[in-house]
Amino acid sequence: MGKVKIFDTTLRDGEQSPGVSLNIEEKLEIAHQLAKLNVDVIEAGFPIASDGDFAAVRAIAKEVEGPVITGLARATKRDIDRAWEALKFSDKPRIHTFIATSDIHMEYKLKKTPEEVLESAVEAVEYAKGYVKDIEFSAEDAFRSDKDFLCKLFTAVIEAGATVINIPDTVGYATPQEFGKLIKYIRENVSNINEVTISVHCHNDLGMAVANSLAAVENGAEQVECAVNGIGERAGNTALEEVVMALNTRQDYYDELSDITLKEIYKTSKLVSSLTGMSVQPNKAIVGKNAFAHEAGIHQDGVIKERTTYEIMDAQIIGLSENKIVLGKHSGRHAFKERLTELGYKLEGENLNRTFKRFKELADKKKKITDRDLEALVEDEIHTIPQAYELIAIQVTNGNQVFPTATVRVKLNDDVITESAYCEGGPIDVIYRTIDRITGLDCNLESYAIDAITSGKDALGEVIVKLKYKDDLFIGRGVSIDVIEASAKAYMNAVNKILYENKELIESKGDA
Ligand SMILES: CC(=O)SCCNC(=O)CCNC(=O)[C@H](O)C(C)(C)COP(=O)(O)OP(=O)(O)OC[C@H]1O[C@@H](n2cnc3c(N)ncnc32)[C@H](O)[C@@H]1OP(=O)(O)O
Ligand SMILES: CC(C)C(=O)C(=O)O
Repeated sequence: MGKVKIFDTTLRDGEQSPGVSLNIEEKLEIAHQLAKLNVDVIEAGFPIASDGDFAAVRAIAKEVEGPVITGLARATKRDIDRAWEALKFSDKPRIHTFIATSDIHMEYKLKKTPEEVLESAVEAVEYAKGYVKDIEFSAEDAFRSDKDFLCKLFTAVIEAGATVINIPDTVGYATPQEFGKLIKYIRENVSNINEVTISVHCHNDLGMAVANSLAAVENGAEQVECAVNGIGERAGNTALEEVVMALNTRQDYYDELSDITLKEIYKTSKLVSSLTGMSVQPNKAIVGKNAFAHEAGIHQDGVIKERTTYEIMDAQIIGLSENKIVLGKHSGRHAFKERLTELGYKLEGENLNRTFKRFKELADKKKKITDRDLEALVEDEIHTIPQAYELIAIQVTNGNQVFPTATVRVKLNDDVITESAYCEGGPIDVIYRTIDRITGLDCNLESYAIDAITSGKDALGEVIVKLKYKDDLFIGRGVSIDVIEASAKAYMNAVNKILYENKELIESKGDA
């Protein structure tokens, strides 16, 4: 059985998804989870892109052990210097440098001849090699590049010291057969190819990123670049969970496996979705909420008689589990903690007490507490940044003949209690305007999304909002059985993130 290396680019290409912006703490949390998932490589960011990205790559390089840590750099000395400054703290650093090789990119974007591009690629690899042994070189838009130029360039960068050559389908144009053929062609026409790892990086513009990556594996690719939940630029990247589970479920066909710890897949997907604010579509393969659900009677009958009649994978393999202990309003802290541990969460002290209190409140309102309810509560708890404002109470009156009115009471810095009210707008709008009136922040609601996390009339609702403050987007998440409360919590969560990133705002409030 061969081994396919999993190169995770959730924190670099994944973060290039429009509207996604992760802060250092969030990136670190995802990176730690990726290490638990046992990916081979974490692409932690693009250090030259911003001071924040640089700091996140450096923090991950310092803290996260296990996987190789890499960061992206254009084929320039400045980018490579900056990447190395961040990566040098890792015990397994890799510099990932790239340049585009298709005629269209070389002519219009780079304004360079093929000879100049080849020279820049070789110089970049040689320069990066001065810092570290492990160098990945990517030929951006490789699929639309002239095959023979590509082979000539790969031969040259391998001679210059590249250890991994990456073949991207940058714009998601390839079909599986064609992409497989390209990998075979490169294997057969790059004389020194056996000295390096062959990697692929596919985009999903035509919905074929996973199929193309697997076709590449069939033709000799040894590393697949992917992102959790398939997030990334435009229609996204190859979905990590889909490639990994295809290899696992169809070992008989591929004869290749990854080293991924499968039972961490579901949890990683939830974490990424919650921190990026990008919901997973219900019918998404592997991690969508319908992926293991059966609605049709004939299917339900089949599954009850024998699970494998309609399930090709066991949900428990990816970390989705059945309730063994039924948790409800009569459950105690031990059973609660035990169940959380089984689900892979370690909550102690104050965090445990607060979550337990919320669990009891929920159990009073909801008959059956499912694992998904628990996950929602815990995620709400562990992803909270320091709360400058704490929501104490909200009251909204609404009806088809009255103006909605909201009253909101908050506590500032564990101390001052402020209350305000507002009338006019929709029932959610009035809450948000009331909160704005209290905080005095001039921010814009860019998007609002609501979803039921669990099923039934008493389902937990999850609200995700994106607030724009100055030029930055802040994602807030709130969970409650009451969607009005979930909406208020999500907004407050985003406001607290704004204050956390702009500490001077809160200091001036404290002084006042
Ligand atoms: C396919 C991919 O996913 S590649 C990664 C894409 N990711 C990103 O772009 C996210 C991060 N990017 C950024 O923050 C910014 O674009 C930066 C900091 C990298 C550069 O910003 P700016 O200096 O303002 O340049 P801008 O982005 O407008 O243009 C890119 C420049 O890099 C050049 N360039 C692009 N790719 C490369 C490369 N691989 N090697 C060398 N130069 C390159 C372009 O030709 C252009 O040069 P020009 O200014 O001489 O015309
Ligand atoms: C830089 C490379 C790997 C890339 O992201 C792409 O080509 O899509």
